[in-house]
Amino acid sequence: MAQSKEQRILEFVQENAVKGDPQSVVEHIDKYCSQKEWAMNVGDEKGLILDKVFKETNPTTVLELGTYCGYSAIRMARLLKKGSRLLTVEMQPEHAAVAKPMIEFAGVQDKVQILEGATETIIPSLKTKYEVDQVDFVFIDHFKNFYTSDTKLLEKCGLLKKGSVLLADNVVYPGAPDFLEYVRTSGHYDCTNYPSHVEYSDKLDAMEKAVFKGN
Ligand SMILES: O=C(NCCCCCn1ccnc1)c1cc(-c2ccc(F)cc2)cc(O)c1O
Ligand SMILES: [Mg+2]
Repeated sequence: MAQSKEQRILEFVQENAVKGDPQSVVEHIDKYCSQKEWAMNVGDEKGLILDKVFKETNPTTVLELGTYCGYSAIRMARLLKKGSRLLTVEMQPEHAAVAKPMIEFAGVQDKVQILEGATETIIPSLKTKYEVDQVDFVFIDHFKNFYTSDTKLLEKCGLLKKGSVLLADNVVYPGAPDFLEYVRTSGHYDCTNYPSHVEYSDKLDAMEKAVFKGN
């Protein structure tokens, strides 16, 4: 079986980054994906926005929709306070198969749990199967046409509390227009737009923060 791009990224990290050092893993993924092969990690520019919003929130329970190679999970886990946890959902087995060793190499496996499957089936099981009460921070970075339905599902399942922060990647490119429309007009969120660029590119993109105002 020929090696995938995602497997090449993992190999580059394992051979060049410092084992157990999440910052080193993040830097080496960015180095490979900016110099060798583009890949859809949130990247260094939008990653700084993620860091800033994450630190402001200081979350205890974090949910990520869309793991890919584990870049943003590792980026967030490196900032997680003791006793906190991050659950990340990945639908594509070949991506989860790379993210798992990537997260282990970074040494954050005790804080991060990869849930394999579709968000629409996993979200309703978070309270019962994964002992989640509510989530403080949700990083949304999966199929762009699922952002809105999964946001509504999080509300319906009672997983959001007053002050829960949603941060969505790619609201300009590839784009999530219906998500922007929903969070900005529903009356349930206070929204902030963070203009940026597509990872490792000069194409315009943005992230949107939506703070839940409570039911
Ligand atoms: O499609 C993206 N992400 C979803 C991947 C599949 C998620 C699977 N999954 C996980 C859980 N449930 C479903 C994405 C794409 C681009 C991009 C940018 C420019 C370009 F020319 C082409 C593409 C940039 C991103 O930052 C992205 O995030
Ligand atoms: Mg993205």
